Amino acid sequence: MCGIAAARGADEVYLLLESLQHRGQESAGIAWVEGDEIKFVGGLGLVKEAIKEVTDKGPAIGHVRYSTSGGYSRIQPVHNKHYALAFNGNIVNFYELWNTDWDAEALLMAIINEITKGKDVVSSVKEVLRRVRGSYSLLMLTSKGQVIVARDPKGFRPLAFEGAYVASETAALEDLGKGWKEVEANELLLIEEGEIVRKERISEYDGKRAYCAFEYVYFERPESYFNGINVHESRKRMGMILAKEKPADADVVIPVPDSGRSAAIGFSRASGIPLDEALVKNRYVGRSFIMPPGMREKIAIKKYGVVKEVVEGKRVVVVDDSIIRGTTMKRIVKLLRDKGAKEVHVRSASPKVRAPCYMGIDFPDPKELIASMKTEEELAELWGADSVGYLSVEGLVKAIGTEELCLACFTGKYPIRITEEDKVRHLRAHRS
Ligand SMILES: O=P(O)(O)OC[C@H]1O[C@H](OP(=O)(O)OP(=O)(O)O)[C@H](O)[C@@H]1O
Ligand SMILES: NC(=O)CC[C@H](N)C(=O)O
Ligand code: SF4
Ligand SMILES: [Mg+2]
Repeated sequence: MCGIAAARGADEVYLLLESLQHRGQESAGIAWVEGDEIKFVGGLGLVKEAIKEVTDKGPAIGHVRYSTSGGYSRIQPVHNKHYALAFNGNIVNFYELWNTDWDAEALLMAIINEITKGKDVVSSVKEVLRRVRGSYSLLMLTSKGQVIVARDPKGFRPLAFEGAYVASETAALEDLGKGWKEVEANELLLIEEGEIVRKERISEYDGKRAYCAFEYVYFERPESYFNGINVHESRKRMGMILAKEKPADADVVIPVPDSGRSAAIGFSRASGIPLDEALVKNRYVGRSFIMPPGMREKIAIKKYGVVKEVVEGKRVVVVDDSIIRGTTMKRIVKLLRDKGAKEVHVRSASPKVRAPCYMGIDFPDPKELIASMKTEEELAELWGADSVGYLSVEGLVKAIGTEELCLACFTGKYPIRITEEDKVRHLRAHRS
């Protein structure tokens, strides 16, 4: 998914990146202006592992990465001496922009190519963004100290700002003691010397937006607002509607921490079944969904412990925000059974994830999506659960409270054109 941030100093970007860590754990980097050059620090791993030392020099932009293109070991901001770019999203036609296997590099190189033809930076950015199919919330820094902020015309990914401070999520700006306003879809801002000096539309398109529904379901921090809607409240509504659509006769509702908590509260409220915490997530493991393959399975084993007293002899409803590959839920049902749960009813507060995402989330291959292959009954059998139930797509839309959503991973209907070549290239670039 990735988190991006801009601030007047690299030290403040560091703080913003720590607040956005949940959006990307593979690598982190910061680029800033020193003299008349761009400087960079970054590495693999979490922010604290990747960036050992940072001063207050700026202006600066930064990035925490969860890759969808270009493999796992790349680091953003991608940069040269005079330009740096940090972006969240995925460009499906990156190969039409530049000869590379990484969409972030394709964007930067195509923009620099326009600049070398004699255009100014803002026009060059706009020119390239108009050719792009995909999603982006991006920041570009120049060695002259300008910061360009842009959010794609459909608004897939979040982005908020106050003055020269920009972050993927509103909660990160609040952590820094800032207020915020969301960057609008199709909006470009130019920041110079800490002030917004230009505000423009990027493309002619000003139609229906396609805000990523999965930002509400899983990605964002509960305190954040996405398109004016609070994430925690939307998840609670998902849980409430789920309780009506897929009720269960049970004694206790158990949340799957962390991101299943809000929906479990909603499920408990709407069903009248008491909520209790039985699953204890190891606070040092991080988010397993955004880890590279291989690590997810290892992590699943040590991710949760169970409070026996809460589940022994009980009929349990276990509520998670989403089930993607099923690694987490398989493990949880086993743990609950081992601790003596009498019945286990699995509920997902989002619909079945069946189709790959080409707009910035790593569900590349339908064969990895467990719901694309199995019915609820087959899943119950596979996991040893008594029942399995998912929220409907209509229920999700109602819970979020807007129709201007991308729902493609649930429905297979994409809000942008995706060609067969895009699909092949995406898969290849992702695994490179
Ligand atoms: O079906 P799977 O492929 O196992 O993926 C789904 C799980 O992964 C996510 O949790 P994660 O641990 O990433 O983060 P969280 O602590 O924010 O819930 C999500 O909330 C589900 O629990
Ligand atoms: N999840 C994202 O936003 C990824 C950004 C970009 N596609 C990359 O892989 O570097
Ligand atoms: S396909 Fe799913 S994850 Fe991707 S942008 Fe659309 S709603 Fe978000
Ligand atoms: Mg989870």
